[in-house]
Amino acid sequence: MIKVLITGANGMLGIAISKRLTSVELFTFTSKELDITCAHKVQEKVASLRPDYIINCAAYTAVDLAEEQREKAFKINTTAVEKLAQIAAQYEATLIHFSTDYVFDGTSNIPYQPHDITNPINEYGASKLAGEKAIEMLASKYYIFRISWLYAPFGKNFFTWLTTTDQQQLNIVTSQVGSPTSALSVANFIHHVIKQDPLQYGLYHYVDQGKVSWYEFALKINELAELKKGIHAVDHYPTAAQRPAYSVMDTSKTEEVFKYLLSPYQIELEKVIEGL
Ligand SMILES: NC(=O)C1=CN([C@@H]2O[C@H](COP(=O)(O)OP(=O)(O)OC[C@H]3O[C@@H](n4cnc5c(N)ncnc54)[C@H](OP(=O)(O)O)[C@@H]3O)[C@@H](O)[C@H]2O)C=CC1
Ligand SMILES: Cc1cn([C@H]2C[C@H](O)[C@@H](COP(=O)(O)OP(=O)(O)O[C@H]3O[C@@H](C)C(=O)[C@@H](O)[C@H]3O)O2)c(=O)[nH]c1=O
Repeated sequence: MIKVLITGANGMLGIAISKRLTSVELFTFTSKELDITCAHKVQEKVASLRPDYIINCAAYTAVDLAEEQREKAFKINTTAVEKLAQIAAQYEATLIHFSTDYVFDGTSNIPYQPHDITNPINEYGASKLAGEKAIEMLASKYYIFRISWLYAPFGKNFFTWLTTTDQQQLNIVTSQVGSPTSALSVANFIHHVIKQDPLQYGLYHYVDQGKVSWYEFALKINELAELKKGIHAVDHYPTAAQRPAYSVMDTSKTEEVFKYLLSPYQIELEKVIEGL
């Protein structure tokens, strides 16, 4: 049976993937059980369990806080990932890692390709980009999937915030456009990757299909979840970190290589709401 080790198993994506993977021997570790910044602990686990795949769901994801906690963000998203890549290579495990649309500066107006020039405009994006580069340099068998605007019915994300806040009137930005992506959709895809691994290692984009502003996404959630909130469009919402104005990513390489049809974001959102 295929052996899979998951780090950051208590995060939004960690939970979704751990639940979805079936017919594999699964070893899941929360941040408390395995801190990825402790390289010797990671090495010990990998040496004893000898996983075929290491799925790294551990990350520093607080975009605004990263502006003041730069060092911490880089320690988790870059330095620890660098070690993980070395350990994966040493024990011949395939490393599956996730990156972000925030590696782009958002000045494009057509979907970004995986090979397009990156230029992060916040510290979180910079730390994730440096993590990508470390993997590309050090790992031999790896998949990096850039995903975006991740949400799930659990965890801290835009969807759970909107569906649980007591505020009835919300001002939401129109000035950022991207592709909201369900963590459950990513988990289904990762299951597919592991079951039918094409062995074509590299950098890919995985997002649910479609492009919306946060405002349009909020309207859609409001409608489908029947929240009956007042959602108001604003040009600007003050935040510590700058965010790309446009971060839609092209997924055709992923669909081709993995022979996988990606679905529209509205369909994935409906599934999440039905499951509530
Ligand atoms: N959320 C999003 O919108 C997007 C996320 N991504 C990427 O997807 C991946 C998963 O993100 P997501 O699930 O949303 O993130 P979460 O913040 O929900 O989960 C991250 C997990 O990592 C854990 N963690 C943090 N530091 C360490 C550490 N040193 N050792 C081990 N575990 C640690 C956290 O534990 P604890 O809570 O205890 O700190 C948490 O459980 C990340 O690589 C992220 O960059 C990409 C695009 C969009
Ligand atoms: C709370 C709030 C936020 N906003 C804006 C702020 C921001 O521009 C936008 C989204 O805010 P959030 O903080 O939810 O999302 P953010 O943390 O920017 O989400 C990002 O997380 C990281 C981890 C990623 O990798 C990205 O792909 C992306 O998903 O919504 C409003 O317009 N109105 C509001 O009331």
